[in-house]
Amino acid sequence: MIHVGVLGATGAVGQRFVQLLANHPWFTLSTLTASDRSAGKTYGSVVNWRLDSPFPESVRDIVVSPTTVDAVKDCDIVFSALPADIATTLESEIADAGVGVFSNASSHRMAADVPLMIAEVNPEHAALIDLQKKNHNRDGFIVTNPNCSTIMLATALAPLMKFPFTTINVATMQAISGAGFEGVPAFGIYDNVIPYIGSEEEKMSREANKILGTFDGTQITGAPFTVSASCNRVPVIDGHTLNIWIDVPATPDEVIEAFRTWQPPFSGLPTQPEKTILYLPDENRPQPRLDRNRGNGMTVSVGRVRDGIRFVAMGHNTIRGAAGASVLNAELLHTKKYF
Ligand SMILES: NC(=O)C1=CN([C@@H]2O[C@H](COP(=O)(O)OP(=O)(O)OC[C@H]3O[C@@H](n4cnc5c(N)ncnc54)[C@H](OP(=O)(O)O)[C@@H]3O)[C@@H](O)[C@H]2O)C=CC1
Ligand SMILES: N[C@@H](CC(=O)OP(=O)(O)O)C(=O)O
Repeated sequence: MIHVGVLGATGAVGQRFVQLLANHPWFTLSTLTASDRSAGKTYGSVVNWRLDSPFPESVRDIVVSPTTVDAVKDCDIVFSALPADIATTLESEIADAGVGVFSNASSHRMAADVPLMIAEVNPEHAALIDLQKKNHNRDGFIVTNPNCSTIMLATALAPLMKFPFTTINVATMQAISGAGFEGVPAFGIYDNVIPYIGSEEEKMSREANKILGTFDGTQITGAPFTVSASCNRVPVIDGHTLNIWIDVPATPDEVIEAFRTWQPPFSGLPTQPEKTILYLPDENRPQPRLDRNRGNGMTVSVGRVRDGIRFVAMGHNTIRGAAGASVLNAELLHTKKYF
């Protein structure tokens, strides 16, 4: 039995983790942590369940632990949905204590010995764990998820890496759940678009370079392209939509064919969708409300491929862009015997 914990289990990403792990075939959800406001009380009594799926009864009576190393030392792995300022020190201490950490926080993403992984796109980066263990003299490890918009971008670019290109322009329309439950007040977003998301544009650029970079077994050389991003918050609950412009020497039909034929290097993991990338031919798709739950929220839908090349990519930000991607990373690393 593999015992897993969720750090920050009451938040937008934490609740997604609980939803995905409550009946997981391999992992047993045994520890839930949150802030001191919630610790010591049952999960059912403190969580304000906001997902559109029934509350999983199996977790109702779990007593929420404080977010400390001690609380998770008996877990085999933990999934972190902590604010980055808390995650920085704590995730390192947990890894030092011998526990594997699968983190959604941005704190360690760009560290040279930390995998920044999208399971289907750059699974080979997992080998950085061996280097990390040696560098830090630790038995545990940290594996990170990219930023939620970056996951959609890098996944959609994976099939196009066979074409030479140097510049990507992208404009995002990001859901309000991306800012966490308390992140965007209704008065700020209703009937509105907010053309700024702090640090998001910088993250999209540097993280995409790392994910799609070349890995020689010990270090990653960033991919040779620049990303110019423009990020916007829109009144959508879940699902980040990206308009992407990429100057590739290919026709729209060749790009569509690349999307249609691209295959991840493995299949059959519990959280893996049948299709990581789904090309939608209708001229008005993908749309967040209609397409975000494809592949149980794990599929990145692409469409509107036009001359330029211009296209649209969209995925569920708290599943494909956060908790689901992290659980899939853990499933893959379990098959590779990292824990
Ligand atoms: N939302 C998204 O789409 C994505 C989010 N992320 C990242 O995931 C992480 C979580 O984000 P999100 O779920 O949106 O955030 P939320 O604000 O919704 O949730 C934060 C969680 O952390 C807990 N927490 C807050 N302060 C502390 C503290 N001082 N000590 C311990 N626990 C604390 C909260 O517990 P309590 O309820 O008790 O306050 C809650 O469980 C962030 O690092 C974010 O950047 C990454 C990709 C996508
Ligand atoms: N900033 C993203 C979500 C997020 O938390 O990203 P990061 O983990 O990179 O801070 C959004 O608002 O949609």
